[in-house]
Amino acid sequence: MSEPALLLSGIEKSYNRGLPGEVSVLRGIELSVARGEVIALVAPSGAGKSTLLHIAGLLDSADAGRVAIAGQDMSGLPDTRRTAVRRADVGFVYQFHHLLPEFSALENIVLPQLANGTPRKKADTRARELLDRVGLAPRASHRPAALSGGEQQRVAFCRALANAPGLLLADEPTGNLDPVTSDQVFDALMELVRGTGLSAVIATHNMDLAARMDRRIRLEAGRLVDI
Ligand SMILES: Nc1ncnc2c1ncn2[C@@H]1O[C@H](COP(=O)(O)OP(=O)(O)OP(=O)(O)O)[C@@H](O)[C@H]1O
Repeated sequence: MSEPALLLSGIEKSYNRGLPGEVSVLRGIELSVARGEVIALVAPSGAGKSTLLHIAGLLDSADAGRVAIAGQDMSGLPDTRRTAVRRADVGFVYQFHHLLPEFSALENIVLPQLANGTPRKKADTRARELLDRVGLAPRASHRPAALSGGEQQRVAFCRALANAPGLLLADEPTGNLDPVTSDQVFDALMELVRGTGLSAVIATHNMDLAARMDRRIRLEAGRLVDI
C-alpha cells in the first residue's frame, strides 16, 4: 500500500505556553489521509481548525507529534526544506481568496509556479488549463476586483493547484459565499480535486457539503473524532 498523503500523529499545540493565558488547542491529533481521499473537517468556531490546518501544511510547528507528507517525516527538517515541500506538495485555500490585486487571474496562478522553478511558458499553459477547468478561461486577463466572489474563489482553487500538489488543505473555502454560489463553487472544487486524484482536508460548517466527501471528522476538545 502507498504511504498516506498526510499523516498526523500525537500532535499537540498550545498558545502562550507556560504563561498565565495558556490555551491548549490540540491535545493529541491522530489523522491519516489516504491518497485520493477527501475528508471534511467540522469544528465549532475557535476549536483549533486553522491551527490544525496550518500545522498539517507546514505553516506552523506543533509543540509535540509528527507530520509526514507523502511518507516523508517533516520533523527536524530545516525550514528551507519544509518551505520547498510546502510549495511543491501542499495547496491552500482560505475563506477569503487572498489573490494579489495588481495581477490578473492568470498571473495569480503563474506566480507560484515561477516560485517553484517552472519555466514561464509551461506555467502559462498550466494556468490556462486550470482556468479552463473551472470555466474561467475567458476571464484570464481580469484582475481579482473585476471578478465575482465565486469567480475569485475559483481562481484561488486554481492557484492552490498550480504546482500540482498531492495534498489540498482548505479552510472554509466557500464560507464567504451565498448558499447558491457556495454550492456551485464547491462543485468546481470537487471536480478539480476528483479530476486530479488529489487528497484533501476541507474544513466546513456546511453538513450538506461535508456529506459529499469521503469521510467526516470533528475537532472536539483538542482531538479528532469520526462522525
Ligand atoms: N497566536 C495566538 N495566540 C494565542 N491564542 C491563539 C492564537 N491563535 C489562535 N489562538 C486561540 O486558539 C484557539 C484556536 O484558534 P483557531 O484559529 O485555530 O480556531 P478555529 O477553529 O480556526 O476558529 P474559527 O473557525 O473561528 O476561525 C482559539 O481559542 C484562539 O483564540
